[in-house]
Amino acid sequence: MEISIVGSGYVGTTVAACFADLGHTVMTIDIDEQIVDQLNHGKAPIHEPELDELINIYGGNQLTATTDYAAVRDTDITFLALPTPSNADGSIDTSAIEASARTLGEALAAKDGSHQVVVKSTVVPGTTEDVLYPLLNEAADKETDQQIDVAMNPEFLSQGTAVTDFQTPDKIVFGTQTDRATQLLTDVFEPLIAESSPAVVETGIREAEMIKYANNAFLATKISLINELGNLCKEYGVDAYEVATAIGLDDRIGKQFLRSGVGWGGSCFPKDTRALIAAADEVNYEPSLLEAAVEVNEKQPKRLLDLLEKHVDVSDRQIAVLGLAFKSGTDDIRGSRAVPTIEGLQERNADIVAYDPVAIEHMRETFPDIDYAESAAAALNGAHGAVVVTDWDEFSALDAEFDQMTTPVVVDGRRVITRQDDIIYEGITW
Ligand SMILES: NC(=O)C1=CN([C@@H]2O[C@H](COP(=O)(O)OP(=O)(O)OC[C@H]3O[C@@H](n4cnc5c(N)ncnc54)[C@H](O)[C@@H]3O)[C@@H](O)[C@H]2O)C=CC1
Ligand SMILES: O=C(O)[C@H]1O[C@H](OP(=O)(O)OP(=O)(O)OC[C@H]2O[C@@H](n3ccc(=O)[nH]c3=O)[C@H](O)[C@@H]2O)[C@H](O)[C@@H](O)[C@@H]1O
Repeated sequence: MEISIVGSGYVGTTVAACFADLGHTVMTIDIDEQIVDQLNHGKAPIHEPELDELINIYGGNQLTATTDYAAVRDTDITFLALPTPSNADGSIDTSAIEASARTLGEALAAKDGSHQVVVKSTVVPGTTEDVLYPLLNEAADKETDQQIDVAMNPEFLSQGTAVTDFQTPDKIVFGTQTDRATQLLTDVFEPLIAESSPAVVETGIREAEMIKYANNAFLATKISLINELGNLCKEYGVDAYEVATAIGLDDRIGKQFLRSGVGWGGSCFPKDTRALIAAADEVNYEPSLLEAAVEVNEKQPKRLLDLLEKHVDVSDRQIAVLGLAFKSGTDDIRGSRAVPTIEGLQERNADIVAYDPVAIEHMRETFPDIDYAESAAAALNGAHGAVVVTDWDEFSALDAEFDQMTTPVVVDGRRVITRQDDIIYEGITW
């Protein structure tokens, strides 16, 4: 099939590469010329395992990129993978996706025949039907028999494992209002469904929009609950990871997302929980549990620093921050727990030396005035304390490097440090 995808960020690029790999011809559209250029030269614009290889194979041939929306006219279906960031009050800022819907509609006005537009961005219930559909339709100004169909197909991939997640999903959700839209989406995903047999959920558009938020809200709340239980475990001298392993054996609880630590970050959990809270406010519902999940999450970095200060006065002392990405496997720092951790250290007047294998350049834009080291060893050298914020595998191999610290105080926010003799070691929940 001929598919177009608007927005070539984490979702758009991954989906484009995977659709090409399924045998489709894919055209991506982005306003960023550098991204377009990179894709056409077979280079992935983001750091994501396995993506480089796919873009290298398909970029510039089966997958092409442009800044010109007119390209959608040569395709059967257009996916919108545009950002939906937070407004100051937590609600979603739909300006990018609205602007895109308008331009897309104008481009489709000159297309002969109907077209399918699928929202992949995370949007609150009602956005696709009540906001985007009217914009598209008005701009396209179509005859009734050449209508634009809208659908919603939320994305559940995680950064760091985006390609594998997309290729082997637990479920695919088709939120549609016509059989024609359901059929077209089925045709797009047919090779993937045949290959990895995910559950296919056929539902309404609002339900699909809500399923995405419910999924993320549930996972974020699950982590906050294990963090709260973990904090309590530590007070009792109990290892929260042993407890988590045991409760995870109960199928009703499940093994995943029980890693307690410094909390959840990323481009979506913080944004989506805030959006759901703001949406609840709109309908005068008080989402107490979601608010508590956010509150627990916000407290974890402070807890990390309190544990550090139990052992070392950080003022004017070198403190190593190990890990800046919001999780391992990505260079994305959006919502990273490293941000409040560094802010807290700055408030305490610490001399910060930060290290991350791939995310330093991004963090430098947020904190240009702290020091960055070229290795974990260099960050630890001479440090009076270290905090571990990201679960990079390479941190678990650290050993003799701790001997170079002035005082070997290590507060582990991710349970990745293995050596615990001759260092003063604190786990955040163990
Ligand atoms: N990052 C993730 O892991 C996941 C994100 N989502 C959702 O998917 C959506 C997209 O997220 P990301 O890919 O992370 O965003 P992103 O910020 O990485 O990429 C968005 C892209 O859209 C482009 N863009 C902005 N305005 C445009 C316009 N008017 N026309 C064409 N291109 C435009 C930007 O240049 C950028 O390349 C969001 O709603 C997000 O919540 C859903 C699941 C996973
Ligand atoms: O909507 C989205 O953008 C995506 O958000 C998350 O994916 P992602 O943010 O990429 O990464 P996760 O693996 O979910 O991790 C999120 C945060 O939770 C933390 N986490 C995760 C798991 C855990 O047990 N403990 C824990 O603290 C991670 O360190 C990270 O900071 C969801 O897992 C995806 O399904 C969803 O598509």
